[in-house]
Amino acid sequence: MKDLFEGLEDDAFEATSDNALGAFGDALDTAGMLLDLLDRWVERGWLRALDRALAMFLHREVPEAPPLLLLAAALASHQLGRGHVCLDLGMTLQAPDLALSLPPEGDDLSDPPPLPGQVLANVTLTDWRAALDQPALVGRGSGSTPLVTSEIADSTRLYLRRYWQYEQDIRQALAARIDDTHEGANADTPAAESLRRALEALFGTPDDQPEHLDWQKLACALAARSRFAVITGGPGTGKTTTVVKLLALLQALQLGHSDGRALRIRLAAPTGKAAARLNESIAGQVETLPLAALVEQCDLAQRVASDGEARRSQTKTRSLQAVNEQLDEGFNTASSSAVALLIKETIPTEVTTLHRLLGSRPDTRRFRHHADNPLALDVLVVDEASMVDIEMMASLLAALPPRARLILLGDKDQLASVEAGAVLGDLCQRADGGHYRPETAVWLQAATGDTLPERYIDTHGQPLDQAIAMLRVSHRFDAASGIGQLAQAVNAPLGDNLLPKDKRRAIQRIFDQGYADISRLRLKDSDDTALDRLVIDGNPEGFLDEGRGRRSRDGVLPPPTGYRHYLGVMKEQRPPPDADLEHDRQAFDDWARAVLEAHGRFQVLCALRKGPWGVEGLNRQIAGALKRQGLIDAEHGWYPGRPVLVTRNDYGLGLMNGDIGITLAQPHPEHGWLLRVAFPSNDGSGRIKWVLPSRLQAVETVFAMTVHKSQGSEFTHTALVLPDAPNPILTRELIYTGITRAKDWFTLVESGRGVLDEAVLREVTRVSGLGVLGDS
Ligand SMILES: Nc1ncnc2c1ncn2[C@@H]1O[C@H](COP(=O)(O)OP(=O)(O)OP(=O)(O)O)[C@@H](O)[C@H]1O
Repeated sequence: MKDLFEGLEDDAFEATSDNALGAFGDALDTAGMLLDLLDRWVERGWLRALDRALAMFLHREVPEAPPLLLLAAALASHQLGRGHVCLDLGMTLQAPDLALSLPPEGDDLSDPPPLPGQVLANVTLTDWRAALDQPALVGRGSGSTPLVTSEIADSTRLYLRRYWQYEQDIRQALAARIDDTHEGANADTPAAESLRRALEALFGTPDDQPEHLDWQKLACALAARSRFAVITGGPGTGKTTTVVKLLALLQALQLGHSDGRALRIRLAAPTGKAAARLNESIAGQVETLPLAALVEQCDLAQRVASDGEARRSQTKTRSLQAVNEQLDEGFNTASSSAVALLIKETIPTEVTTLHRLLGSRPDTRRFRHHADNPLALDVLVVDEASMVDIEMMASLLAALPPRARLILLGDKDQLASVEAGAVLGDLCQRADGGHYRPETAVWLQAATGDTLPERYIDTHGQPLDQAIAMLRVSHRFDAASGIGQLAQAVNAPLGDNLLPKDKRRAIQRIFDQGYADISRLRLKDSDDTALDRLVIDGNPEGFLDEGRGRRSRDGVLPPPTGYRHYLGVMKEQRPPPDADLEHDRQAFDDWARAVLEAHGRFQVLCALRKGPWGVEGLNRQIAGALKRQGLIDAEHGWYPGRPVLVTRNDYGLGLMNGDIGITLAQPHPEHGWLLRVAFPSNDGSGRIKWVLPSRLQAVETVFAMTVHKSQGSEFTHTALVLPDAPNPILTRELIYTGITRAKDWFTLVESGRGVLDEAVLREVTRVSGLGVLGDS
């Protein structure tokens, strides 16, 4: 039987029940009654039509398949839409109602159909396992059944085959990369001695900082040792700084080899916005690399000069060849600075999206690059890897040449992708504890001169643990930063050492301490105008002393703002009325850049889409408040100052899901004014793309955006608005992600009591088999 999910989307809505009775007193009696119940769930928005269509499809294929199997299949399919790659039957029996999308926002609860808890009340795990014993539909491994089960200690996981296959492919691809390192047999692993000298050049000698373990240096060493590495850490822990040094290190070691063709390095991120951010920071970091010291420590000038000719002939790609040609002089005279320049030039500062890297094609999930047409690269760095879903990760690994290195960067505690799978989170489940094997610790000592404390060493460490490095010190948020303290307190996992009441108190204490960069706004009711004041002016009075004692990354801490700021820039910096885009392009681009930059200074985030506290309600409320102030004229759909978010990749226009643009009015000889939307080009060039509103197929107003959509972005001042009642969507990860979008200022807006308290205690558990990867 083929991969059935492919065609289901199309006929999901046409699938009808073959039993029209509608009486589902005991929904598990017959397939017809079960399908009727699924219909009711779909009507309520508790289940997707697609999930119900899968159950129908299986029923048609094998009419005798028991209703319990059909129910399991529909629920497994439903989990995919909620980010889980499979259905854990044991967990579902413990809390059956969590398997549906409850509570639906804005649903009226009159005449509710039975919930999974009622339907499954008398079902045991043994019953459910027995119902899945249908070899035509459910397999236990490779084969062609549409469903696959995987047995774990005390439960069973049910997968749709395609997702089971993704997980298998990822496990195998990563294990193959990790195994070499684990056995110490990887030909790519540099000798500890050469590594040590290079690391000293990049980080200084160990004696420089005897009191601190330099996790960034350890991360470089671990990543240099393996063809697969993860560098995880919270905001500002130096992931970018570390990876830039790592790339210089790898390039230097490569150039020191006798066949030292320069490495072909590529940088990528899941969204255009994330790519643009990395673009911005990486270029600056490359400039600060201590390359002269690196070249000297590795004796590179000598070695590169001795076989410059051979190296040039082996250089494959055009751009590298151009670099080498430019450096003819350098090779011949063995100039250190020429070799340093070579290293610098071969670290790319251009970051692409994963879709572009893999070559996405319209109307198909398949990419241009795959196992038979692999990517032409030696090292791939993927930033914001927490946003990479299981399907994308499987595609990426398939397209990666076997000898290429893959380095994932990201914050393991952030929300996972909206799509199924939480690959980075799964891989990093044990990152806090280190779990480095004694032989890894010995190697690290030789390569870095640093001694790992006992608590990070584990004789039972898994191969995967050896490839993961966690950065533990934030260089952006120190002890004086409320944002850093709050993020840490929210992120702290519950356990024996942290009870729920202690966690709640710790968070309260942080607000009570009066940090200069965080504020809390408690709204009395939905008519409270404090929210309007916040979104217009940024609520400066809510903060102490405008950031006393703190400085931003750029040196000067700007005051917190609201949306008045960018709308003011839009009016004040507009080119004169007689300017036109064709002749004064530069002036218009400068204006758009200034408006976009000012817009990035403030952003309202929220958790939900619907309801007064969701994106839709808040967008309406904020637009209303700005209109009352005369800041916008929102009579029509499009108006100057309307900020929009792209919600679907548009390759024709070169716009990516997550890109933000601002609508601006340009003088026009015939119409007087013409609206165009200005988008940053996201390629590091600083160019502006001007797009007619009519050409934008999938955009929405973005005075408020969901925390999910904000991933990979940062805003100088971020306001997180919580709804007035608890909701399962609100989790520790969501609140943490919302807080860490703030660069300098953070405001928490609460419209109801106790919502934050409940949210920070709810942790996402995404079920998958990747966490034990490489366990031998
Ligand atoms: N070892 C260090 N010592 C001092 N400053 C550092 C160190 N490492 C990084 N920084 C500084 O801290 C800031 C954050 O670093 P970086 O951007 O590399 O972190 P990141 O983890 O990539 O951040 P993000 O959360 O944006 O992904 C930068 O200004 C950087 O220069």
